[in-house]
Amino acid sequence: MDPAADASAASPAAPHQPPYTYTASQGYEQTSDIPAELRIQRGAPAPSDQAEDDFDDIFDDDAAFDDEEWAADSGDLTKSYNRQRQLHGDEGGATLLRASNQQKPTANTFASVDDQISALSKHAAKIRLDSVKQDGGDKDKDKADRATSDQVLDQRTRMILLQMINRGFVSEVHGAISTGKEANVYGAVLHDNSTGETTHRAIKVYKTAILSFKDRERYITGEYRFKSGFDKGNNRKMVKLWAEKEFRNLRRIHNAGILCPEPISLKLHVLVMGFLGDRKGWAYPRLRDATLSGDDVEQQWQKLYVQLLGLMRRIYQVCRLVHADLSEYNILYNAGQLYIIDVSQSVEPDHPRSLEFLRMDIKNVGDFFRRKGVDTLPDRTIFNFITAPEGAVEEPEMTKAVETLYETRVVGADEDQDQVEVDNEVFRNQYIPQTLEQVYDIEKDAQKVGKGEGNDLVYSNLLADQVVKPNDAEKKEDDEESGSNEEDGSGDSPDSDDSDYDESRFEKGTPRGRRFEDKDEKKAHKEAVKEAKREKRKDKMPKHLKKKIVSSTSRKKK
Ligand SMILES: Nc1ncnc2c1ncn2[C@@H]1O[C@H](COP(=O)(O)OP(=O)(O)OP(=O)(O)O)[C@@H](O)[C@H]1O
Ligand SMILES: [Mg+2]
Repeated sequence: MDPAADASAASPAAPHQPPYTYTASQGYEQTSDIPAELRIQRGAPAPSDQAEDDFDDIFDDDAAFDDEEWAADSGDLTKSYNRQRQLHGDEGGATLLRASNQQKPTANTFASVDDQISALSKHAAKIRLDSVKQDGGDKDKDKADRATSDQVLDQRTRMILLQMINRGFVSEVHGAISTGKEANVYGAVLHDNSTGETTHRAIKVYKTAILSFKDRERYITGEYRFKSGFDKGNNRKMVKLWAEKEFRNLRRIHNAGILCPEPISLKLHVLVMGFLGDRKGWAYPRLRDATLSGDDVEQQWQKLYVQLLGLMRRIYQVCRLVHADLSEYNILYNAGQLYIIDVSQSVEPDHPRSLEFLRMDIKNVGDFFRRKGVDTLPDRTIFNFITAPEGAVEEPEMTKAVETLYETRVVGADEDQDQVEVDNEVFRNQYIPQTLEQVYDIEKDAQKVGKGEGNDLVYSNLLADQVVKPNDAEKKEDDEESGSNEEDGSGDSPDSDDSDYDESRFEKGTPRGRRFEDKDEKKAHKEAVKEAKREKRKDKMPKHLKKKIVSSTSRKKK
């Protein structure tokens, strides 16, 4: 017998003997005391979906996030989501596990779960939440205290963590990096015994007992990836949905080569991901807390701003996502690079409120960088830069495109600055139709576009975008996690022209930029370019309209 057997009674972290003995055709007999934290009431009524000690779905592989099924959001999501629903059963009170476990004899089900729990208990000592990184002087002591007291794990979460250890995604789980309203993020390490190497990982644990997820309904309502709906009354399911959403969004963003945590594994409300931090396990600071040093701090902030605009464009164009909670709190910073995190609420462009969320992201980003003294571009200009289907989606071309926006923009005197503010305000309050159905007077708008006034429409890019891009995106996703998106996007339309969407927007004021010292000459040049484009658009429009109609009908059929 294990000499530590005595200790096991005192500490759940000590190794346990399996508490059951298996007897043929009778199932398992309890042979010793089950540690309290592992106890399941045997013979009790089938556990309710919200019960704390209901572990079955944890061990039910069908209920696990099926990696292949959801891989890179490839193929037909609706089909795969429906398949998941069939697997899980989708009526309100029914539990996932009961739907998928129906043929299994009850005794065996319990026995097997008990058995697995016992097997996992050998890892219990590897969850060491007390090993929270204590402050090295500059960290907030109060925060560390709070982290420790806030990070008590419920039994289900503990069980999932043990399973993550058992499956080799992590070797040890450490203290909280962050404790929040909706989720805690824990540090973890993976030891590679063969190489002796240690890799840091992060585990985000969504809180299942919170109500705030219900407020987040607006992010899923209307998203076609979740069009089968969700059960608001069931916190556990809701939270699982959020974790899945974050996992899939992370995968898209990671596959697009954007710096973000690598999604590694997901089980119910627990997500294992790559760690963004140094080799000692210190997480990178949030952009909000980043301290830049050197003589050119201002320039560095400016560069970060431009970098972020490019990221937003790439996320929109390549990942087909709007972050929807982008701010200095959800971006980490290290060595001149920005890392995008916290993407559970990100939505696809065809979400009914995606452009509203994008506008909010643009405002938050602008507000932050203005506070850092950055000379920001008007919200509307950024919105168009992000949503314009033509133009590069790679660096360094995107940075060049932003530089062009600076060169050709209209600023100068202080009153113009006020004008920018007014325009920002107008833009922020402007109605943005999200679907063609919402464009109630499409004929009038089409005439406008035909007359070359298309850029007056806030959604001008959206229209072109919905016409051209969705097919593109689908193609890419069909190509499967290739991990790269080499197309630079400029090949999309035969007559694409990087400056197509920036020039004609700068009607007022004096352009800055060395290239255009002579104002009159510049003005004449712009007029000529505009005129030429107007002509071009006259021919282009009917084709666009045709495509629009075709694409809107094909989308409806889906
Ligand atoms: N992969 C990671 N590597 C390092 N640190 C991370 C990682 N993911 C998250 N963090 C840290 O945890 C914090 C919270 O993460 P995140 O923003 O994803 O959670 P959240 O949804 O905002 O949680 P809440 O809203 O409850 O605060 C981040 O600000 C960051 O400091
Ligand atoms: Mg966050």
